[in-house]
Amino acid sequence: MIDDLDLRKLDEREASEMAKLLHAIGEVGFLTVSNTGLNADHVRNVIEAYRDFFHLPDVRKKTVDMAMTGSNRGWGAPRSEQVDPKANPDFKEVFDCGFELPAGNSYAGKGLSVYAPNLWPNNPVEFQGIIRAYYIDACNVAMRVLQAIAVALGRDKLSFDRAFDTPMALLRGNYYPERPAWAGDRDFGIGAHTDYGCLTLLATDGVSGLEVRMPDNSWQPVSAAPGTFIINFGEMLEFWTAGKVKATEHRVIGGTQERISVPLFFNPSYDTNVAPPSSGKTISAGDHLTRRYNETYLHLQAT
Ligand SMILES: O=C(O)CCC(=O)C(=O)O
Ligand SMILES: [Fe+2]
Repeated sequence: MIDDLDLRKLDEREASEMAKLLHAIGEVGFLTVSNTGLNADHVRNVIEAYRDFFHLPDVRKKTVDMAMTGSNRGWGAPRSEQVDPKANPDFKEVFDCGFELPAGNSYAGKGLSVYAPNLWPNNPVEFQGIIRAYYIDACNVAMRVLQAIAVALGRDKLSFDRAFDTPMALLRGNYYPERPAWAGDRDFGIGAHTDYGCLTLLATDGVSGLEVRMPDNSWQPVSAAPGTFIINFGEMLEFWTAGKVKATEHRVIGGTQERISVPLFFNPSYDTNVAPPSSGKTISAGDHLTRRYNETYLHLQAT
């Protein structure tokens, strides 16, 4: 079962809601959340901005094609990413944007691809403003959820906050066209994978398609209308909590209706050590994320 949580109750640390949170993070690794303060109309507006962009002709999208760059900012064409090495590259398209390093930030000028500058299309004209505003709103919601998780795990409320002062957070629009007629067993909207970072906050247009690997190995559909969010956890948070938070596999096969989803991948600052506490080990968040990007985006793969 995928638990449904109320963020306002989590903010207030209501005991029964915190118990549900602890169950969701440790058993299934997926939950849905409502009452975030981000309302349905706001999220619909964001999704429609992505839809307008994805419906542009390819020649226009190519002006911001990430394949021209050494990073993942801008448009990713169909079959430009392969999240599951056993499957074919995904048939989805994406648009990725990330954290904008303030001038004078200690990571500035180091050429780290996880902090690469964003690539914005000239059209639709409102696109950049809508997406940048949502990036900030979504990061704030993600941080509130992580604070509740810190408390649920018996850590200091702000123990994660310090690691997110220069977040490698990535906001993505996923566009799944209707599943192509040529698609076979090894073709997916997005193949089975676990996310790489800490927490993923996912908005969708309400069309179903996401499936989650349950503890009994079955695939369970999960959906959320705009205004409700799906949350799951990535590899870094699983390391960092010594497995108390599960990074759960998920996929989208794709169906007869086009679908848009908007994940915020909330990743900590580059130099964060996400190894299990007191393990004596070091796992650099920046190294892990860079390696996972290089493995999955075809234009970043070593030739
Ligand atoms: O489209 C979805 O529902 C999931 C997308 C996803 O898993 C991802 O972008 O990592
Ligand atoms: Fe994912």
